[in-house]
Amino acid sequence: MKAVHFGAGNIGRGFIGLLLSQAGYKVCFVDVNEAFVSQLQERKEYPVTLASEGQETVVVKNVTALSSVTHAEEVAAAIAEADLVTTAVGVTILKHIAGVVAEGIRRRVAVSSAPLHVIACENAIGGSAQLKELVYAKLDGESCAKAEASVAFPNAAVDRIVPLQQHEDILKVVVEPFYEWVIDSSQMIPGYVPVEGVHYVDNLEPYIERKLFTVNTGHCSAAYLGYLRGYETIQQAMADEALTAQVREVLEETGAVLIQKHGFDEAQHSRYIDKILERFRNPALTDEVSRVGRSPLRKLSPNDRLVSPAMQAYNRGLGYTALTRSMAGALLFDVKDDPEALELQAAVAELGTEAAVTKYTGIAADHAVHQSVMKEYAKLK
Ligand SMILES: NC(=O)c1ccc[n+]([C@@H]2O[C@H](COP(=O)([O-])OP(=O)(O)OC[C@H]3O[C@@H](n4cnc5c(N)ncnc54)[C@H](O)[C@@H]3O)[C@@H](O)[C@H]2O)c1
Ligand SMILES: O=P(O)(O)OC[C@@H](O)[C@@H](O)[C@H](O)[C@H](O)CO
Repeated sequence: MKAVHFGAGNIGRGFIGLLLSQAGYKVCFVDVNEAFVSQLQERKEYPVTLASEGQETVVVKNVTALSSVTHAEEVAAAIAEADLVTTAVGVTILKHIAGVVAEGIRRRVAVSSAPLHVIACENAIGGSAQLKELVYAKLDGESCAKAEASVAFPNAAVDRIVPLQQHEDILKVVVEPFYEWVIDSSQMIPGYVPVEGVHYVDNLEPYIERKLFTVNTGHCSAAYLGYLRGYETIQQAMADEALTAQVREVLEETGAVLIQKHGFDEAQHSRYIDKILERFRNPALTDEVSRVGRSPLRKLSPNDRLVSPAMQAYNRGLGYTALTRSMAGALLFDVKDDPEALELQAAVAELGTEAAVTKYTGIAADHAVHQSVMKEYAKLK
């Protein structure tokens, strides 16, 4: 079985590539990073170390790589022959890979009706659906019609904390032991071969919302509040009890929405929150606040981890103050080498905070959630 995976970065190597290789796939990574590509081509393997007491290392074998810059032709040919295409490039990068994915699908459906699944493993609601739209916009009508019958884009949720890596071996990746990959089986082509370790569900919404609005909402809250207190890592931030209490408050707000909306058991959800806070604290990881808070405009966008649960809480008559404190924290995330943080700071300076909040969150200035963001911003500033 052959898989083409876009993004040989942290989650690509440390999670998706690892699981697919263990499930018997020959994995071809596609990346813009020439160093990753040449090392993977040459060595055809790389090590993944678990950030746990035993520090167990697994060598991921049977892999290779292509450059999305210089090997576009070969990437399209590989997609035409693959059983699975996955991505972990960042949701805002999907538009840059859509062209080559479309070309691969065009070539494939012209000669074959063998099933292909294309799965975006990004932190976003409906990531694969977004990729499908981008790909279809680049496909001719006849190929689209054929693709409808043999190519599926099931949405997915992926969870494993993989921090920035700094090792002598650039392919080495240290990951937390926990992982969860959930795929919407209702969007898959019947008769698919399950990948070992993947959880297939017929309704993804509760899973993706629970993951994004707990792990990622809590994580970015720790990052933004931690940044304001001068912490460099999530582990440092989580050692601050007052800060951890604020992160827990946020997760109680998102938890109330999730419990009401999806009928989760309250006690079980509370244990889920505890486990996540424990994962953030993992002393065997060093996870930088700058990574976890990265791309604040994406994180402040209407369907993402802060605004969506805050608006859902508002609409259900539930609390959202702690969520708006995290949103205010995002507005103050002034990390110089993060292009989105720079854009946000420039917008705040040029338009004023009130208009910048509306511009990026989509929330009108007279809305109660917007007013709460402004109130929390004044307190944090
Ligand atoms: N790291 C985590 O803990 C984690 C966990 C779950 C989900 N995710 C999600 O996975 C995705 C990737 O995150 P990451 O932490 O691995 O980031 P990363 O920066 O380590 O990896 C992204 C990779 O994509 C590559 N890339 C960029 N543009 C490309 C292009 N046009 N074609 C091919 N490759 C390209 C980059 O060179 C990089 O190697 C994000 O959506 C993130 O939200 C991350
Ligand atoms: O990748 P982002 O920027 O969407 O979010 C940063 C972290 O919260 C994220 O990468 C987590 O480590 C991951 O989602 C855990 O599963």
